[in-house]
Amino acid sequence: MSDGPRFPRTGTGTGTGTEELEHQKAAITRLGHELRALVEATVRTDASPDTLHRVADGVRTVTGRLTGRRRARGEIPEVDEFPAGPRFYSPVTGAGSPLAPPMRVMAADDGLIGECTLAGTHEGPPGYVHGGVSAMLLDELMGRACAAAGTPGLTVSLQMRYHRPVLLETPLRIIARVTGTDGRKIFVNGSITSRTAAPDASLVTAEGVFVTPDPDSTRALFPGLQRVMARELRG
Ligand SMILES: CCCCCCCCCCCCCC(=O)SCCNC(=O)CCNC(=O)[C@H](O)C(C)(C)COP(=O)(O)OP(=O)(O)OC[C@H]1O[C@@H](n2cnc3c(N)ncnc32)[C@H](O)[C@@H]1OP(=O)(O)O
Repeated sequence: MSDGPRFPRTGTGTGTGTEELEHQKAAITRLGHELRALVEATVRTDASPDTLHRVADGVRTVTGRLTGRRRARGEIPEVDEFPAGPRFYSPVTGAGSPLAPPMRVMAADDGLIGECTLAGTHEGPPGYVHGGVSAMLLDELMGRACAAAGTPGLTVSLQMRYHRPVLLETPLRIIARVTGTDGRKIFVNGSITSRTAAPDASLVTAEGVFVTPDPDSTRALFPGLQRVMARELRG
């Protein structure tokens, strides 16, 4: 097993009231949903230049309404359950991220399963998922599988194999499984399959090595984590 630092499997205590946090999560989720619809409409539309200019003006106005304090780099939002639980602005799973599909994550007997359907926002070759996006889905789920197993780590190596193109607008299943550890190294396998067509045939597979930073590196890399731990302890 890893000899690195241990973190809580889920976040619980917070500095903000539970009800207030739930309101915040619901609002973040709603805005994320609308933004994803906007991004998808943007990459699919053939609207006229006039319309695109008017929309750009409207979006600029809306952006100006996102006022208030801006989180500092590395600051972990109170709504997050870092590192094992939901992260609201993750580009893969974040309900609040306009970039995220977002992938839903479920526990499986021996790892994690993710489900999502990708569309124009994540297109690479016409009609198919961008290879970098497939890698991003796998990297995230494989990283989360490490954390879910109680050994959080950062990717040091991710070897991808693209067996078949991944269709857009097709429900996908992503699987990540920790296969072993060696000191601070965690070995993880992952795959992407279609949930409808030939669900047994892997379209993409990945082998990853993750490393739990030692306690000094962890403190240096993630100063925001200290505040989360303090928040947890305050309950
Ligand atoms: C605290 C954890 C945070 C958790 C975040 C959860 C987020 C979840 C979301 C997931 C988000 C998605 C995920 C993301 O996006 S993670 C973001 C992308 N990844 C990174 O930015 C990581 C960058 N790398 C580093 O910062 C350092 O390498 C770290 C700090 C990780 C280790 O530096 P450190 O100086 O401490 O370690 P070491 O150099 O002594 O090496 C230690 C061992 O590892 C072996 N090794 C090294 N490299 C490789 C390699 N390429 N193949 C095979 N093995 C390799 C090495 O030989 C040694 O083994 P041994 O000789 O002892 O046998």
